[in-house]
Amino acid sequence: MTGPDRPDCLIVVPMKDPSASKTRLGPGLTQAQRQTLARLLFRRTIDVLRQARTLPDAPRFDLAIVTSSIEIADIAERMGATVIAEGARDGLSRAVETAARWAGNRSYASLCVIPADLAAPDPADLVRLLCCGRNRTRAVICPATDLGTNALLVSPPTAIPFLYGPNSAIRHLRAAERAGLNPVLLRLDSLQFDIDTAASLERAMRDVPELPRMLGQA
Ligand SMILES: Nc1nc2c(ncn2[C@@H]2O[C@H](COP(=O)(O)OP(=O)(O)OP(=O)(O)O)[C@@H](O)[C@H]2O)c(=O)[nH]1
Ligand SMILES: O=C(O)[C@H](O)COP(=O)(O)O
Repeated sequence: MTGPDRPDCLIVVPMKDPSASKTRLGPGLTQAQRQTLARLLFRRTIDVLRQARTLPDAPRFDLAIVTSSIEIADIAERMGATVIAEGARDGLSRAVETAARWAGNRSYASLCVIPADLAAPDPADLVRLLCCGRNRTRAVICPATDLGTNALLVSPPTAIPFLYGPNSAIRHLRAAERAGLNPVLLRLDSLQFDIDTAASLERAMRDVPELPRMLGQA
């Protein structure tokens, strides 16, 4: 993680404790199923990021998880990711700010934030995102279908405030424009769909074969 040959980019995955995750999926899933889903999506996100590392043209990157969860920290370390301890549990934007400061203090040139609830992220799309950040822009925002922010690449890591919430893709775009980063809004198919509502879960259950099986609903 340190030294002259260290990668320029840090990819960070923010992750809550499974017991507090996917609360909007309430009625459709039991608490146990919500926790299983959160763990499954988290583990698969790390797997897909590790697969992305092996693709031709993939820029080198380090991988970290920002969390306050002991369980998630343990899983992350077992899967070879660095853990960034989140401060108080005061939301996604504050957690990503903690990760951005951590990256800036270690002289990473860029930070790429990937949420742990994408339905079926494609490693090739992640490489497309990282390569897009090599061009003339210093901020790339991948919007969700509901205009949330499903991936965000920014250089330097602390160049903008993090403004997660409704329509956050537009808010991040405006913040990057104000910071003079020449931002790009990049729609990538596999980064458009996160699982946050019952409707998105229903779509994912149709489109992602292993989900029903893993949730014991096959
Ligand atoms: N470290 C950290 N990660 C967070 C926090 N809030 C959300 N996340 C993560 O950010 C990603 C997207 O968040 P959400 O879409 O709100 O996911 P969620 O919080 O599980 O879903 P809800 O409980 O329905 O809001 C997921 O990987 C979450 O685990 C937080 O306060 N701290
Ligand atoms: O995209 C965002 O700003 C955060 O992920 C919250 O949005 P979501 O709950 O729609 O994922």
